[in-house]
Amino acid sequence: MSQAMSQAPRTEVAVGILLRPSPDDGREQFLLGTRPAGKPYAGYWEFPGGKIEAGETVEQALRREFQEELGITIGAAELWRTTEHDYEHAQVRLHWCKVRDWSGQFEMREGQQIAWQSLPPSVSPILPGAWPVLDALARQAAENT
Ligand SMILES: Nc1nc2c([nH]c(=O)n2[C@H]2C[C@H](O)[C@@H](COP(=O)(O)OP(=O)(O)OP(=O)(O)O)O2)c(=O)[nH]1
Repeated sequence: MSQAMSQAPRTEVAVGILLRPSPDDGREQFLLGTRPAGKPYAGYWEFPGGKIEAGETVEQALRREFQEELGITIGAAELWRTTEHDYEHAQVRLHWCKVRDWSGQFEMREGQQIAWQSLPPSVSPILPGAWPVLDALARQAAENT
């Protein structure tokens, strides 16, 4: 069977768009981090998140991933949209949530770098599966101005 016809289930992923007002001009900023060494696309910038484990909701997975990767405890996570992306290593379905409340201090527990970004992002390269949502954020920002 060709790969395109295979019925392998998609990997479900919870991704967080952590939002804060910029300390400089109040414009909305979002957090990106680098993918740790040893993973596919190591060093690429991505939104924090990871695979949803059996029995978890998107919000539970996100809360666990933020704790594991960044040491912060998130408040409400609002599901914003869902996208799909096909990589050589996996076919993923990404559940994107906006998060505006959290507590705790950032600790880069996987040795990753983090950066608060505004549009267009200044870091690169960015994981291909994150591009559609950056476009969507840019469209939304344009509508709100
Ligand atoms: N976290 C995150 N993952 C993304 C983004 N865009 C995108 O295509 N992905 C993909 C890359 C991976 O195939 C998948 C996330 O899986 P992962 O391997 O990083 O997750 P994980 O931390 O649970 O990994 P693992 O160590 O348990 O295997 O989603 C994004 O912006 N953020």
